[in-house]
Amino acid sequence: MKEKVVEAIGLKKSFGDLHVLKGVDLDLHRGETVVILGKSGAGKSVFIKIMVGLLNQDAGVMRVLGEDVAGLKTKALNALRLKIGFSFQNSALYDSMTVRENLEFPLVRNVKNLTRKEKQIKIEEMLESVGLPHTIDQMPSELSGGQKKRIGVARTLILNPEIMLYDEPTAGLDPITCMEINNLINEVQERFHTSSIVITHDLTCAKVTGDRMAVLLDGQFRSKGTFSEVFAHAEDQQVKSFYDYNFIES
Ligand SMILES: Nc1ncnc2c1ncn2[C@@H]1O[C@H](COP(=O)(O)OP(=O)(O)OP(=O)(O)O)[C@@H](O)[C@H]1O
Repeated sequence: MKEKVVEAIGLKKSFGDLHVLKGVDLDLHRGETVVILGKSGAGKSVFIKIMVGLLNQDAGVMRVLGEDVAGLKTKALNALRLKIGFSFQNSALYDSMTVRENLEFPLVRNVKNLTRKEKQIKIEEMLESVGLPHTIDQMPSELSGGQKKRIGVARTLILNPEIMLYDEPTAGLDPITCMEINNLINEVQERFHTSSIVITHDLTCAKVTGDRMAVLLDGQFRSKGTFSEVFAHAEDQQVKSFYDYNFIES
């Protein structure tokens, strides 16, 4: 059995009377991609926030790379966060910086003693790996939505994260660009041996990138398994309606 890089056990989180997570379990094994599906407000972000120590759970355990996140002091938590790359929905590039400067920024902040040349090589290597070496001196405003996403991924990868979190990676993109981003997620996995969690409403993205799915409904991971295990014979109406909506069946 492969090492668990994320292990959530009996995780509960409420905000007042709103019981968002009602005791959820989820494992992410080294090298795999788990897709978290669930309607808006289901608690996907809450789960991720607990994972990176931005929220504390009310009960249960969240272990990431062997560390009990809730028990970590600030320094250890910051060190753990550096091993987790977060690819945001809006790619979160700095508009006033060139692509090169955007990629340099995390290096300057987090990696000591890199020479100018070493930084340059890393930046070029990352741009190469997302297929956009020619954009190095461009501004984000000159890039397409898909290109911005790729640069966002490159900027995240530059710190060699062990775990990648992709939040709605294909939201707002046309179908062809969606497919390019899905392929990129898979390429990153192969090339950098990362383990990934993808949050999406897009079942094509889920099917193409995910080794396993976890469907969060009513505070529980209601259905877990491969894409076909979850959707081929879904009896749960809510799980089924996810599939029907995405693939226009009824
Ligand atoms: N800090 C907070 N204080 C109070 N309520 C919160 C807080 N964070 C999240 N919630 C509530 O918890 C619920 C789950 O929110 P969450 O952001 O995890 O949903 P989500 O599944 O990520 O949705 P979406 O797909 O729209 O991003 C929502 O009802 C939200 O209002």
